[in-house]
Amino acid sequence: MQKSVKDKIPVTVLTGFLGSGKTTLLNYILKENHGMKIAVIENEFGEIGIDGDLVVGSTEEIFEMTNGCVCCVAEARDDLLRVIRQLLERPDRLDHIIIETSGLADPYPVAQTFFLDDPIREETNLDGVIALVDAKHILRHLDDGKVDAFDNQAVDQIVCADRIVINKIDIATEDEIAEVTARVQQLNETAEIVRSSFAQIDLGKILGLAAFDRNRKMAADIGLDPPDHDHAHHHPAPWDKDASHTHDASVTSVGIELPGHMDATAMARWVQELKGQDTADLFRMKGIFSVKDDDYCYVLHGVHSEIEFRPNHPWADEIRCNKMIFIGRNLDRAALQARLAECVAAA
Ligand SMILES: Nc1nc2c(ncn2[C@@H]2O[C@H](COP(=O)(O)OP(=O)(O)OP(=O)(O)O)[C@@H](O)[C@H]2O)c(=O)[nH]1
Repeated sequence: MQKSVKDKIPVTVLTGFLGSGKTTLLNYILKENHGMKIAVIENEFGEIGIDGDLVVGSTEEIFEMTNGCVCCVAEARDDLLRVIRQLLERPDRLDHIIIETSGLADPYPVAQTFFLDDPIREETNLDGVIALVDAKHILRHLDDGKVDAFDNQAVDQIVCADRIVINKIDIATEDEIAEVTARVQQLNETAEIVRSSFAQIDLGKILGLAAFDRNRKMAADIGLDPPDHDHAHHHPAPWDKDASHTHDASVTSVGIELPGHMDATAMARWVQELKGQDTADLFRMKGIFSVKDDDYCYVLHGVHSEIEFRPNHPWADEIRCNKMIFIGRNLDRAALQARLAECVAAA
């Protein structure tokens, strides 16, 4: 007998362009006292994984997938299925699964996973696709002239969402927020929009949505159910090789790992220097660092010229390290590596 929705584990797909606040939202959800047992699956774009280190209390409930983007690499999709099947086999039942997709991913193929595969289809229910939108930076990516208009992930992410969180309202003006809201509504007329600063949202607005209509549409899209009405956008199935999309090839990543400890003053100087440069092509930077004579693990976050370098949490049992990823266009690997190496403290 088929399970009813309430007996299935709800799954939330968290999407949003690079740096929009997905990990910030995850940390907020995981810190809230909701009493739920939540597993988080992270899928990152780039050569090295950082997000797992940036999520609070990285426990066994956080699964990092760094072998490619789930939305377009078949092996990564297999990996996702494997992780979810493992989660379903556990004796202690989960209350919720959250999948954070990479900031460059189309969330649609990820969401479709939940209709395709047994036992996943039997045991889980796609609760909703939540899109985070950076109120300060999203317009430049929606209007990115270098991206094929039909394959702009920033657009896809908004189109596909059941709920949209316009985040970072603390650094955007009312006019900017109004403009972003209007653009978002043009792209997606049905999703409810909520606003937030540092992704602090009533969790009832984003978990437990059970987006039934959308689920029926998606099932119809992949031939599991007769379509009952027309819908605006048809995506290719992720396993359809001829139809598979590629990411904007001009956006690349540079991952750097360095031994030793960093010099806090040198790092602060470099951050100031970066803020003064043209950061239009520097979409995202994130890193974790060991600073000389300091017990704290430092994080560096950059979204274009909004860049911060700060202590995040005390190093516990993990091995201290310095790793950093840059995502953008025209990245000069050698120059970035050399400049960062200058910030390593003398032994
Ligand atoms: N001012 C401000 N900064 C924010 C807000 N939300 C997140 N940030 C900062 O924006 C940066 C990126 O946030 P993340 O949560 O890592 O973004 P993300 O979407 O997970 O990024 P990717 O994993 O690269 O796609 C960090 O420096 C955050 O502290 C906000 O509402 N206001």
